[in-house]
Amino acid sequence: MVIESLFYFSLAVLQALEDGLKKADADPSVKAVMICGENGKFSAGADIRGFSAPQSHPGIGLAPIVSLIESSEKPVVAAIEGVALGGGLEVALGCHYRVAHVKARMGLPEVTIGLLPGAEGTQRLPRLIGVPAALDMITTGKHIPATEALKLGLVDEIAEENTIEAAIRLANKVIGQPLAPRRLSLKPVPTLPNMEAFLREALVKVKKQARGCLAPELCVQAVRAASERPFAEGLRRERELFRLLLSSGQARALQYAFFAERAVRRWATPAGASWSSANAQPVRSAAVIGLGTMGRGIVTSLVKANIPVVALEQDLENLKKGRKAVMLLLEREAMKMEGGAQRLDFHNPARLQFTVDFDLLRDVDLVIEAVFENMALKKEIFHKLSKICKPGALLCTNTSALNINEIASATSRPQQVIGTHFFSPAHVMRLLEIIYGSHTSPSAIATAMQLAKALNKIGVVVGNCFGFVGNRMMFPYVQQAVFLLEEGSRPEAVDEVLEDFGFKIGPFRMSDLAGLDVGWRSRQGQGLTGPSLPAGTPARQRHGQRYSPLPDLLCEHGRFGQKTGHGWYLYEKAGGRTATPDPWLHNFLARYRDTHGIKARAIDQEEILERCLFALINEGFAILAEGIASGPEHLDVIYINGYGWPRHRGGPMFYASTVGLPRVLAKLEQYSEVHPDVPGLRPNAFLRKLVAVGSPPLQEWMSYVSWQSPKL
Ligand SMILES: CC/C=C\CC(=O)SCCNC(=O)CCNC(=O)[C@H](O)C(C)(C)COP(=O)(O)OP(=O)(O)OC[C@H]1O[C@@H](n2cnc3c(N)ncnc32)[C@H](O)[C@@H]1OP(=O)(O)O
Repeated sequence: MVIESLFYFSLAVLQALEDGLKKADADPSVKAVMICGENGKFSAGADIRGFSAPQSHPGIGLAPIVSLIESSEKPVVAAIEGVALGGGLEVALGCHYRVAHVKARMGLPEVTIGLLPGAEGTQRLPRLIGVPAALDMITTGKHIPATEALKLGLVDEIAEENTIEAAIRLANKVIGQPLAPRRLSLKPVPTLPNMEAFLREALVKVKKQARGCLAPELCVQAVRAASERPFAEGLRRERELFRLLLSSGQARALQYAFFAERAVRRWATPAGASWSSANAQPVRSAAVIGLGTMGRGIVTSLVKANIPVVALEQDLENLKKGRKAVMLLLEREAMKMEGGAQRLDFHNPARLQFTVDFDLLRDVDLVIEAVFENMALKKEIFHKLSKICKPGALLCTNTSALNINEIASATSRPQQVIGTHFFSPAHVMRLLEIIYGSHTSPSAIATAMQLAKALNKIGVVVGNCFGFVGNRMMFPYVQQAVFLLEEGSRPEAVDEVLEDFGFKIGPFRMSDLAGLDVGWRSRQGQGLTGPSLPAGTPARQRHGQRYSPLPDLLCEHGRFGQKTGHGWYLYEKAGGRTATPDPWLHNFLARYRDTHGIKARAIDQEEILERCLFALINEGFAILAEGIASGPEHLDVIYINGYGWPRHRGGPMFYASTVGLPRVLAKLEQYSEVHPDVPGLRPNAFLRKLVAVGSPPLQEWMSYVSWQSPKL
C-alpha cells in the first residue's frame, strides 16, 4: 500500500496519513506500507507559517502519527526523494526502513527557525545514529546528502534511479521479519565512555556559537534527555522544551528572518521597476578589476559559481601578489569541497585568467570593479570600461558608500551601471547589497540579483544614498558608541553590552578589525578632519552638530586597530587578534575629557544598548520613508547577513516592532532632549507617523509611506 504525503504538512495530510495507516493495518491483504512524497519530493516538514497559531498547528499533531507509524504491525518503508526535512524526516524515523534517492537531502532544520524536532525526532535520531552525529544534525540544522546519511546509518539503502521501486522491493523482502528491532523507540541510545563530558562540551559550544539564542541550547537538553531517560520520559521532556521554544519571541524572530530572506527576492523600485517584469541577462563570463582583499574574494566567489573570470590589476607587481592570494583562497576552498580542485578547475586559463590588459575585458558579460574607495579612480575606470566593453555588458562597482550616479556619469551607458556592495570576506559573506542609480535599467537590477543567486548570496536591492542601507544605519550606531566614551564609558563596556545582546562583535572590536584608518580617510575626504578642515572649527562640532574627534585622534597616534597592534584595544602584536583593555586608552580618555571639560558619568547598560540600537533603527525609518528600501525586511536581511545582527532577534526593524514603536519613540525623545545637537537621536517623522496611527504591524508599515511602491 502506498500513502502519499504533501510537501508541507497540513492537518489534511496528517489525517490522510492516519487514515491510510489504520486502513492498511486493518486490511489483511496489505502486507507492507510505503510512504512517499508527491512529484519526487518527500517532505520539507510542517508549514512554518502556521507556527504563529501554535494551537492549531499541524506540527502538534505529528508526534502521535509518527508513533502510529512505528507501532504498525506491517513493515513501513519511507521512500525519500528530494528532501526529508523537519517533520518530514521525523515521519521517516517512525518508519521501520528508509530508502533514499542518491540526490536526496535530509535534515532537522527546526533549530534554524527557533524550535527543536518536536515530533519525537530528538529521541529517535540519537537511538539510530548515536549522540554525536544526532546532536550535530539537530543543533546545526544542516542538510546532509543521502551518501552521508547512509554512512551514518540514517538510511538503509540508496537508490540510484527509481526510489519508489527500490522501496517496494525492500518492503517485499522484509515482510514477515520481526519489527521490534526496527522500532527506534525500543532501541537504547548507544553509550559513549564520556557522555557527560561530551554533552557538557556540546552545550558550551552551542552557547558560544549563537550567544543568547535559546533553541540550540534546548536541543542539547532534549538529546541529553534521550541519553539519560527512558523513551517515554525523554518524549515528555522534548514536548516541554518544544512548547517553551514555540512560545518564545526567538522562534517568531527566526521564522520572520526565514521569510524575509525569501521576500527580498521580490524587489521593486519607487519608479515602478520590479522583479516580476524585469528580465535578467545571462552572465557567462565576468571580469574583476582590482585584486585587493575585496577583489580576491569576489574572484573566488565567481570561480566557485563556475563563471569564467578575467582578473585584472594595474601592474605586474600587484597582479603577481593578487594572483598568489587568489590561488591560495581557491586552494583552501577546493579542500573544503568534494572533488575540489577538479570541480573548481581554477588552473585552467579558460576559467581564470590574470592580466594587466584592459583589452581582455572586451567580451565579458559583466565587470566588477573592486578598487579602493576613490571616486576619481573609479570614474577613470568606468570611463575606460564604457569604451572597451561590449554593448550589453553590466558594469558593477563594489563600493560601500560612493554615489552610483556619479560613477555612472563617467560612462556613455549609465543604464548598465550598478553598485554591488560585497562584504568581507567576499567569498564567505552571504550578503550582496545591490544599488541602483537614477538611470540603472530594470534588466541590470535583475541581472545583478541573478548574479547574487549564482554566487549563493542573498541580494538585496536598495536605492542610492551615502552608505546605502547598511553603512548608513551603521553611522549613527558607531557615533553613539563613541559619544558614550566621551561621556564616561569604555570600549570594553560598550562592546560587552552589544555582544551580550547577540552581536557577533561589538562596535569597537569591529572598528579595530576593519582598521580605524579606513574611516579616517573617508572623514578626511569629507573635510571633517585633516588639513582641509577650516581653521577655527570647534574640536567637537561640525556643521552645527556634535562631532567626536576621538577616532581621528587615535589615528593621529598611529592606532589603526589590529594591524598596528593597538586601536581601541591593545593586541599582543601588530596583526594580533586578542583584544585586551588598554590602560593607555583609559588614561587618554580621561585626559580628553579633562581637556574638553566633560565630567565622566556612570552609564548603565540600558542606556548603552538603547542609544546605539535606537539611533540605528531611527535611521532605518528615514531610509524607509525615503524609499531607499522597499520594506523593513530588506533592512533586517542586510543587518542579519552583513553586520552580525543576532538572527534570533530578527533584524533591527523587527526588533523595534517587538520593543514597541511607542517605546522606541519615547526613548529617542528622551535622549534627544539631553543631546539636542545629535540629529541621529531626533525621532524620524516616519516613526512618529507610525506611532500616531497606532503602531501597525511591521508588514503594514510601508502602506503609510507617502510614495507608494508598485504592488510587489
Ligand atoms: C512538532 C513539529 C513538527 C514539525 C516541525 C517542522 O517540520 S518545522 C519545518 C522544518 N522545515 C524547514 O525548516 C524547511 C524550510 N525550507 C527550506 O529549507 C527550503 O525552503 C527548501 C524546502 C529546502 C526548498 O529550498 P528552495 O531553495 O528550493 O526554495 P525556497 O527556500 O525558496 O522555498 C520556496 C518557497 O517555499 C516556502 N517554504 C519553504 N519551506 C517552507 C515551510 N516549511 N513552510 C512554509 N513555506 C515554506 C518559501 O518561503 C518559498 O516561498 P516563496 O513564496 O516562493 O518565497
